[in-house]
Amino acid sequence: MTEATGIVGEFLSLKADTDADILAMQCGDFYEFFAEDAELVADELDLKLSKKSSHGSSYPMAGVPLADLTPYLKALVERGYRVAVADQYETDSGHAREIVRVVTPGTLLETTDADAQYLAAVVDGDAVGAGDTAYGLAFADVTTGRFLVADAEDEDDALTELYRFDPVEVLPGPDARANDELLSTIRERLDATLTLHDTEAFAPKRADHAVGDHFGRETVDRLAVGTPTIAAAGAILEYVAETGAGVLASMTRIQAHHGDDHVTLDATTQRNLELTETMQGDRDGSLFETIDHTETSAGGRLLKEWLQRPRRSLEVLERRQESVDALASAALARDEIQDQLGEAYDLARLASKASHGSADARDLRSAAETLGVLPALAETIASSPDLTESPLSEIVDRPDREAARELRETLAEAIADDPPSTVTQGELFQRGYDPDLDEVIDQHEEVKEWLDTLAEREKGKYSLSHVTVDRNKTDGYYIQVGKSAADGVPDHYEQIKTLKNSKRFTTDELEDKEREILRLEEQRGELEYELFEELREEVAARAELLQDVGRALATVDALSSLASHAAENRWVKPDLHQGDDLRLEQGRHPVVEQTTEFVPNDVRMDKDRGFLVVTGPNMSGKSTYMRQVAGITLLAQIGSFVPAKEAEIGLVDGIFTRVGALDELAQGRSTFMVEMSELSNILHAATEESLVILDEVGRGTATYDGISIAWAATEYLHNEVQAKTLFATHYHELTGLADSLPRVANVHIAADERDGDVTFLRTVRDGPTDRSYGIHVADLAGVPDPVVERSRDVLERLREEKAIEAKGGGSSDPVQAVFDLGSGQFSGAASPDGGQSAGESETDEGETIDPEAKAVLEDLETLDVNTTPPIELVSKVQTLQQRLTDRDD
Ligand SMILES: Nc1ncnc2c1ncn2[C@@H]1O[C@H](COP(=O)(O)OP(=O)(O)OP(=O)(O)O)[C@@H](O)[C@H]1O
Repeated sequence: MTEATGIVGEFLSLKADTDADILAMQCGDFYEFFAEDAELVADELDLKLSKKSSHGSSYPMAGVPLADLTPYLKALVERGYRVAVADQYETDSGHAREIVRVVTPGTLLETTDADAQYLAAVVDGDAVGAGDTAYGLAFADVTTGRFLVADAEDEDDALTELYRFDPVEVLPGPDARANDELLSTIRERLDATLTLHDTEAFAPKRADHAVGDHFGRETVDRLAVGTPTIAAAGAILEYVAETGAGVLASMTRIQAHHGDDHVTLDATTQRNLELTETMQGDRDGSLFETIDHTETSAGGRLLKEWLQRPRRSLEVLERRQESVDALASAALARDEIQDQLGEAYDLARLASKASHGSADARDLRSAAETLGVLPALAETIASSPDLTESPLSEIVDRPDREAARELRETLAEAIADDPPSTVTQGELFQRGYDPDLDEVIDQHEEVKEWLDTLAEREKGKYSLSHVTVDRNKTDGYYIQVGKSAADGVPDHYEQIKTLKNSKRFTTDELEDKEREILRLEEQRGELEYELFEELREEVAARAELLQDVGRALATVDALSSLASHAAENRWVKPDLHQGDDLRLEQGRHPVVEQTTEFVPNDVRMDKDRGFLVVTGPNMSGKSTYMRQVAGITLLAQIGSFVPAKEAEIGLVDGIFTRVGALDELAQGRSTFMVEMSELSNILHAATEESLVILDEVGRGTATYDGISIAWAATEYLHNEVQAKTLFATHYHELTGLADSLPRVANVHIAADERDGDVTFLRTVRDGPTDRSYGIHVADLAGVPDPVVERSRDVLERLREEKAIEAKGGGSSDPVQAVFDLGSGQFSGAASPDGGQSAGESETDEGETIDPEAKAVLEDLETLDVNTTPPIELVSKVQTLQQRLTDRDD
């Protein structure tokens, strides 16, 4: 193919210069896409594809009108594409074009989603020769100006932070981008766009300069974060600047996020606890959706942030509790506060839009109204006896109230009551804002008035009926006279058009006025735009103030939401402390209680009872019980009330869960492999102060292996880690651990069995159980009757023998050795044909036995069941079994 020239050539050469996925290039009144980009865009956005010829070749082409680019851009970026936008400008010899912006998922400003939209950078310490900080992370939300940095100890820690912030776009640093595992986790589990930004931007010195220049040297030093973290922050600043989002000015503050201040919630746990979405990926049914009654999107974002980053400081939590408590008891004041918040607009987002230059007059009007919500809230709080003594008074006093009042007045006096959404056509300002503008407005209004009353005047003057005065694009201003009256128009009327039922005329005077009004409109539009830009810049310069007020409103909103939920659902204030004790009286699951007649349950854990083995039938509520403990602990650590009659909760430093893998198979890891790596993470990361929830560890493999692993993990958690642990299992053998491990206690979920019918009581009782009623559940689930019946037979036999046995293919006789779990004894295998072969010996009962089996039996005899550790015992038995199996082959 010959090289394209002309417009297509220009497009292709601009495209070659950008690493964006798609280029939108302005051609007059349209943004056009060519070649592959056109096909992709046509496909994604259902645009019509046409052809453009260039140098004998034909190229696919698609386009959107200039004014419509934003929604298309947004749709493409939300699908994960990075789109470069090239604008056209005049040159001496015609037109030229250049890329003015690259819009990416992490730099999209036009979002309508209330969620935070983080752009993240992750830097591997090795890449920047850092000392002890293994990974550095930075997170920026261009839509609100939030900028946070965090050190991470290792890759897992880095992933935990990434998961916490849930970024839409990630910039991996030079080394991190070679770490395939890290990248695939980011891509698949976070569903984030990966952008390989210029490695130079991550260079420590350059990054340090960029961060120091932007936020101030002292601030950066005070952050006390590692070199990789500064490298990540610098790369983000450079990237945001380079993509041309123009929002750097709204990033007024950099904050360090210290993992130590927060409860560790690893990626798996965040998912397992269904904090923001269910395991199936739905928002509905998540903990956040359940407790969120915020009035504003900023309040919703903050509440979500609290859930994803629960706190460890007793002081912080007790302050939040105080506010929630006060708001929960002051129902009327709370209603008033929520009504007032209903009027609030997203101030942090507005600050970014003002910095970017995309805020319109309506935005500024809303900003003024929202600034007015702060004093209104302060007043409500001050006049409520319950609230005035609470930390809420301090929260609304934190922003610079005087500066906020001034800005509000400036805006309220400036912007018209109901301004248009365009900023170039005037009518944005109130009278009295600017004397020059007032003069233009007066003249403009005068001519408008003249035009508005012209029809009436003409009617009276020339006794005409059916006269109207109007304007359109082709005819400009005209006098329209109904056909019947058209013959009676005066001589100076000049006809310009004949319509079916009327005629259109103009006059010299009307033409003069038309010229005048057009001139005045233009003048007014230009002057107002100029004044508006000044005002918008003034607002952008107050970004920090807007963010502060926004934060205060969001905090009151999030606290009121917690209070409403607590009041409406009979939640109580938990008694928080730094000790080990966890006591819940009549605790409930925060989400399940919404949809079910929930049976409350008690929980009691303390120093001497730190490990609960939870047994009970399938479907009885083991998982729910354990999740309830985790959910309640988590809620307590955001300062919320909890679903219980009474609660005493020792603060934890982390919550770790292992509850079953859903979506990892695609990543080439088996269910069991996932189960084990999650277990491994927990055993490494949990501490004495953590809460660990294990649901069915070891289920994904052969029973012996499963029991052995569960057994050993219990011992390790109990003896070494000493974390507060709840472990649900169907391996009833594990209930025996309570006899030898002092802190282990058994609880079970009761079920009632009568005449073959099982009723789930959902009540937790002390002590173990040994029934699973799995067959009952299989029956409920509609497994065919013959299978259910046969399972019952098999179960009966197994119970009689208290043994685990394997069945041979097609034969009903056991072909493998049988290990009696009850007695710890091993009984010999039956041979399918029952025949005796050479070398076999005969037992006392006249059965025959071959030499290898004899040797196995002898070895078995010497095995001391009482002193051999369980894992070793199981492994020895496996070896013996294997020898018997090999002998059969
Ligand atoms: N306390 C309770 N009150 C009312 N309903 C409950 C309660 N606990 C659990 N349930 C309901 O019982 C069902 C089974 O609960 P869950 O999944 O916790 O059982 P499980 O014992 O973990 O089951 P399995 O062993 O089969 O995994 C769920 O639908 C849950 O909503």
